[in-house]
Amino acid sequence: MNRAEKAALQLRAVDVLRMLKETRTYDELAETTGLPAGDLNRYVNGHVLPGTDRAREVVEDLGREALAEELDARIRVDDDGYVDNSATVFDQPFLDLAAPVVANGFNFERPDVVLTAATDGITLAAALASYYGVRCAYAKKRKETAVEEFIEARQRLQSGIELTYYLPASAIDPGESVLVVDDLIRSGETQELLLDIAHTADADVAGVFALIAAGEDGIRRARDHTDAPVGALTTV
Ligand SMILES: O=P(O)(O)OC[C@H]1O[C@H](OP(=O)(O)OP(=O)(O)O)[C@H](O)[C@@H]1O
Ligand SMILES: Nc1ncnc2[nH]cnc12
Repeated sequence: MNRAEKAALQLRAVDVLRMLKETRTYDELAETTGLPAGDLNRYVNGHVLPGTDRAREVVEDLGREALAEELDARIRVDDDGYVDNSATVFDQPFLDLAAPVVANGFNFERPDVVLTAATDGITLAAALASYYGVRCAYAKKRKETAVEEFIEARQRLQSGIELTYYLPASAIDPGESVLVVDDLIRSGETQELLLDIAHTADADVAGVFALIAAGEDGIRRARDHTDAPVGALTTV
């Protein structure tokens, strides 16, 4: 790890600790993290940065668990198992905080493009793209005007309805690496279409990530279609 990467990791750890501190006293934060309350106070106030090992623990392990808890508190599941996650996908600062935890906690290689499907995946994809400093692209269910060339992926859903997603062909170059993300994965049909698009673009897949898995089917289906890491922050 070079100096800049080390500093970035340390600052990310401070961000995670500040997020946790919002709803905790220092004693409670000490209990959650296993770190001394005095050290935590200095980190949160920005007087001292946590060392690399502590920072990694906070970002990768603790951060992931804390974010999953925060996510669970924000989502509502109705009687039919459908998820209302507006409180998450409308909260860009929360997603910005989630991005480094996701990037470090799921072993994704840094991609060239973060790809999602309109609409609800867009804010998460933007947060991750911004974290990596790479492009964000989203496929849509209709062709955008004035774009001449598209990559398209079509599938007949279990319901019998045909679903097509279109991505401007210029969004991904051959040989680039693509991280497929979405707010939610259930059947995995959407992710499969996005993986098809990456395949048609001759791109490599860096991974598949969803904030929420509604059941295990979608994750399994994505794993059947790529050897790259596949994961979700929480399962309902
Ligand atoms: O794993 P699947 O069964 O494919 O379901 C997951 C997809 O469903 C939702 O999008 P939706 O199609 O409702 O479009 P929206 O984002 O515009 O609401 C969600 O944002 C995912 O993209
Ligand atoms: N909000 C949602 N909850 C569960 N499954 C879904 N599939 C598509 N949207 C969904």
